[in-house]
Amino acid sequence: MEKLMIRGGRPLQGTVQISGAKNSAVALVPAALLAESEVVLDNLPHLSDVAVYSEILQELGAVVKWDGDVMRIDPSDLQSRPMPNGKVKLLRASYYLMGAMLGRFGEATIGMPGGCNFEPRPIDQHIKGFEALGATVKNDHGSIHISAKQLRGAKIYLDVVSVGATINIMLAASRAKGSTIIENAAKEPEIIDVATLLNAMGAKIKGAGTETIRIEGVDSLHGCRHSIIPDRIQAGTYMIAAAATRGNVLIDNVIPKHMEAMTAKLIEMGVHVEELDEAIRIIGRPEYSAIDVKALVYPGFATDLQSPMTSLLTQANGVSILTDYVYSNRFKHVPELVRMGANIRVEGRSAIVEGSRLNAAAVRASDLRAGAALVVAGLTVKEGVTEVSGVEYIDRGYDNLVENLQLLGAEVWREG
Ligand SMILES: CC(=O)N[C@H]1[C@@H](OP(=O)(O)OP(=O)(O)OC[C@H]2O[C@@H](n3ccc(=O)[nH]c3=O)[C@H](O)[C@@H]2O)O[C@H](CO)[C@@H](O)[C@@H]1O
Ligand SMILES: C=C(OP(=O)(O)O)C(=O)O
Repeated sequence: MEKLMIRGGRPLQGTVQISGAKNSAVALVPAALLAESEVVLDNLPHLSDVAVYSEILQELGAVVKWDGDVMRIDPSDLQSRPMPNGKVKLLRASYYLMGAMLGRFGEATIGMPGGCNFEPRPIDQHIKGFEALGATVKNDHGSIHISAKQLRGAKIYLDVVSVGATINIMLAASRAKGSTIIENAAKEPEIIDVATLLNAMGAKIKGAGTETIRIEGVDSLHGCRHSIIPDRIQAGTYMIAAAATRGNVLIDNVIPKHMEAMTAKLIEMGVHVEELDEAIRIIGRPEYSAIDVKALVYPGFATDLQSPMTSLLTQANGVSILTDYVYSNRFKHVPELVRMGANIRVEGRSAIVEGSRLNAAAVRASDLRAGAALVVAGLTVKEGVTEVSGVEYIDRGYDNLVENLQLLGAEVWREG
């Protein structure tokens, strides 16, 4: 199995370009299936999740051409086929095929999604939304069959603020008869990105990015061209890595507004942060203060940055507390960081981190952001080589990670 090898201890220096957002891309690609002509997506990241999606779309009869960071999807000859297993198990966001196929064909049969299962991740709010739109949902040995003679607009209150459920309901409701209102909707920038694409395809969606989204169903959707927003989680990870190595890095192609919670926390611990129009410069300092971080839904501090932030806080003086209010047990990186000499204990939904010096070790990423945490930790180690296995998880979310880190002066390579 492939490993990432890291000889740390060098401050990262230079400029890193942030690619398009994974969590937008994995929703925009299936959203394109609702169109009856070609959709062109620009600024698409090179990630294993996107590659798997492209294969799934072709199995369904769409014509997909992927050249550089542009993907052309022509779903004119798309067919409604069951997808009980196989590739849908490889990524979490395959659940968007439910909303997209339901909107396009009035039916979808699909296995439960895979991806990073750091804790049980239910989809009851997605199902509740489809049922509210008039669909019948049956679970047949782990495969979900959803069908509706006619989707009808409805008022849906989400019991839990869910990114996936908000987008899935938008996808299906775009083709329902009448109006849908989603209350207590998630407000992440990726939701606005999906609504922007759907509106360019002819949908009528208002309020994306607020807690109330209104969707007026339309009879058909057409092709268009759309550029994906920058990946705020990737950007945040490089901000953290730059600070952790006491480097000086320009993180380019970001929307600084999306980074506000991250920026505020870095400033609070003593990192020098400069916000530019579409870039952020991070200048590390020799000493950092311990801080408390609460991971929340957007615009709060992103849960996807909680694990790499844990690694950074091992470099601060004193005791920091990170509490994750989105996932109750997203701490699989902690035992691995402890193997590297970190002093961290988990109490309920909090990690309590005491500043300490990390050592090189062989560690395993059990999910995407746990992997990012281990890479950040490895970059801070002053002697020896840190070996990170579970690279397949890291490749789900970081476009060109090794090349980018090498350009910033890190000694990082793949082996095996
Ligand atoms: C592909 C994608 O965009 N993934 C992101 C998306 O995941 P995803 O969309 O799966 O996450 P959600 O926003 O749905 O989950 C938020 C919380 O709600 C709970 N929940 C969710 C749905 C549901 O039907 N029932 C329920 O109880 C989850 O267990 C979790 O505790 O948002 C998460 C939270 O920002 C991020 O960590 C993921 O990177
Ligand atoms: C949890 C994540 O992704 P997914 O929902 O695709 O598993 C993530 O990006 O950190």
